[in-house]
Amino acid sequence: MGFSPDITERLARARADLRMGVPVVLDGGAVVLAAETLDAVRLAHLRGLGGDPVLAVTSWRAETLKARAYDGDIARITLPSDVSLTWVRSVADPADDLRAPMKGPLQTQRDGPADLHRAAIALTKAARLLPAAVVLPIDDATGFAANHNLTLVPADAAVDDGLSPLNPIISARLPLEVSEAGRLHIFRPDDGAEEHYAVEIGQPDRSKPVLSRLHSACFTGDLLGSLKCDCGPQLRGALAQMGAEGAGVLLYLNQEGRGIGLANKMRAYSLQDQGFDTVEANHRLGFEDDERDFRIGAEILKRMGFSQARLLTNNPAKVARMESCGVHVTERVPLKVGANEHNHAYLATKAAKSGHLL
Ligand SMILES: Nc1nc2c(ncn2[C@@H]2O[C@H](COP(=O)(O)OP(=O)(O)OP(=O)(O)O)[C@@H](O)[C@H]2O)c(=O)[nH]1
Ligand SMILES: [Zn+2]
Repeated sequence: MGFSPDITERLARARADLRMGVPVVLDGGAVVLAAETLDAVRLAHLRGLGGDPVLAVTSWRAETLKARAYDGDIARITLPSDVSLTWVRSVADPADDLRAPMKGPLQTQRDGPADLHRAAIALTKAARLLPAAVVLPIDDATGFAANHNLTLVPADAAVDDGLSPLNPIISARLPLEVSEAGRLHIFRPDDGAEEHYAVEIGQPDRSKPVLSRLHSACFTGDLLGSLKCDCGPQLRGALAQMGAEGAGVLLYLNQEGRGIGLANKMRAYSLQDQGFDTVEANHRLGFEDDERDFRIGAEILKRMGFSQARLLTNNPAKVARMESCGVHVTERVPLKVGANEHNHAYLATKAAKSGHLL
């Protein structure tokens, strides 16, 4: 191999390519373009290649579009022969669903395997783009990638659900308002994805359950003081409790928007302005209601030497995921701060649909 990128590194390249609008090639025999970043020049080129391209979307998006999802979790929508960029965008992006509801009837494919399409959607999600991809089957994937200087990735690696190893990079003293004995640790995954942080307060005893919080990044709540959610007060409340007890670990996981990225979260907010709740908005975009990977939090805690936690959360799913990843949660410590008139419906929806405890 020498200097050549391995599969994990090629996948990281593929995500970056899709974000820029550059196609990628799946070695099972398909060229993939993210619907969100597709441009007119590449769409024209794709049409010139002939063949039978489809727009792959998730079954959530298909449901909103009233398109049949024959492949279970995804649907393969046939591209019209005169397909335009506007058509691709409007099928992939729910922004104008209410203003321009008549997209259909949409034809979906039911014959043949959908593995490559599933891999294409996984790549767009991992790239934090809208989960929709134009997929064109091709015969000679290796030759096609070489001719066009495109990144070639194995389709099965794109859907592989393994957790990338997280490497501790550096930690340094960080005196905080809540405690002068603060320390910030940086963890970097092998797969080129986002780094995650651990804020250690005091010197927690590794042989006892540590007061901890798995906090998912929320730029709007944590930094801007948004009233649409309760993240900012939860972040500060958790740190304050750790400061008061003199010990704790807050994991700051860069899984913005429950794992869909900030741009998609803002798309969800725009849909919420149209009357959809937080769960419905995710679904209309084509996402699950929660796309986070809590194994990351468990892994970091274990790497830091902890096997038991007192977890600050109102979300029983977090407790269950920690347990299944080998961190014993001896106590769930409620974190009820930050309710206001703007986030009342948001918190009620999380309780009614996502199992949060009020
Ligand atoms: N997709 C989406 N994400 C949101 C929305 N509002 C907040 N978020 C994100 O939701 C996440 C909130 O994470 P947490 O507070 O750690 O988790 P939680 O599931 O609410 O559980 P708790 O531990 O009880 O707070 C953050 O990543 C926010 O960016 C929304 O309306 N849509
Ligand atoms: Zn928030």
